[in-house]
Amino acid sequence: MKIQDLIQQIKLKKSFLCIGLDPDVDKMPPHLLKSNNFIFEFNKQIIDATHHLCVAYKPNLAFYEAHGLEGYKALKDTILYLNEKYPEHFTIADAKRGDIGNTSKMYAKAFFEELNFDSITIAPYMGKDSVEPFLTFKNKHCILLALTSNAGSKDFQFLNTEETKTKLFEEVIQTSQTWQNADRLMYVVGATQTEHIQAVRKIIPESFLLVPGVGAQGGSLEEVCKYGLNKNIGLLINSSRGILYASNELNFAEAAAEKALAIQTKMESFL
Ligand SMILES: O=c1ccn([C@@H]2O[C@H](COP(=O)(O)O)[C@@H](O)[C@H]2O)c(=O)[nH]1
Repeated sequence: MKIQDLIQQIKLKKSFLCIGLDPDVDKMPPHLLKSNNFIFEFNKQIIDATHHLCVAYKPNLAFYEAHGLEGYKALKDTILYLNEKYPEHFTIADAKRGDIGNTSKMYAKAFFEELNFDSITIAPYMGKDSVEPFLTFKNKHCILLALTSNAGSKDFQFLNTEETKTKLFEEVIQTSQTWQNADRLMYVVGATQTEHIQAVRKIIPESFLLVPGVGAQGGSLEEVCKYGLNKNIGLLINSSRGILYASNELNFAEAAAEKALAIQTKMESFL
C-alpha cells in the first residue's frame, strides 16, 4: 500500500486506529473454541465488526506461532481475508524480525510475498544490512522498533552513544534515515513514552509512528496526539486487548466495536 492511500483512508474514516489481532485462547469467548480454525473465526468476527472504525490491523506473530501449523493457517486465512474483503486496510505483521542479510531477505519474502502484508516490525539491533533487504520492496514498509512501550526499554534504548552523544533510540532513528529507501521506514514508539515523542518528532517530523500501549498498558491517547500528530496525521495508534476482550460472551464482536468506536470518536476530535 502507498502511504498516500493510508493517509486518504485516515482522513476518510477520521480514524488512525490500528487494531491488534492478538488472539489469546484464555481470553477468547469459550463458545468459539469448539469450531475448527477458531482463531481465524475470532479474527473474522472482530474484523467484520470493526473494519469501518480503523485503518490498520496488526496480527502479532507470537499469538499464531504458539499454535504451530494451526496458528500459521489462521494467520494466513486472516491476511487472505483482509486482503480480499478489506484491501483498503494497512496490514502490519508484528513479527519483530531482522537477521544477517540473506536471512532477512527470506523473512522479507515470507511476509511481503508469501503472506502479502503491507508492513513488518523489525528489531534494528543488527543494523543496516539486516534491514535493507526489507527496504527493497516497493509499497511495503518496515517499522523499526525505536522506543518500545515496555519497562525494559530503559535497559538499552536510553543509553547515551559515545560518538554522537544521543540516546540509542534517537541514534536508531537518525541513522536509519540515511539508508536507501528510508521513505519506506516507520517507527514503533510506545504510548507510555509520550515525554519523548517531541524528541522523536524533531528527527522525523514526517514519518509514521506505530504507537502501541494505549488501553491495557495505560498509555494516553490524548498525550500521544498532543506530541505526535503531524500534517499528515503520522500516527497509527494500536490497541489489542482493550478492544479484543471487551467481552467473552456471544456479543464479543459488538463489544469490541463499541471499544473501537470510543477510541475512533476521540481520534476524530483531534483531526
Ligand atoms: O513497544 C511495543 C512494541 C510492540 N507491542 C505490541 O503491541 C501490542 C499491544 O497490545 P495491547 O494489548 O494493546 O497492550 C502487542 O501485540 C505487543 O506485543 C507493544 O505493546 N509495545
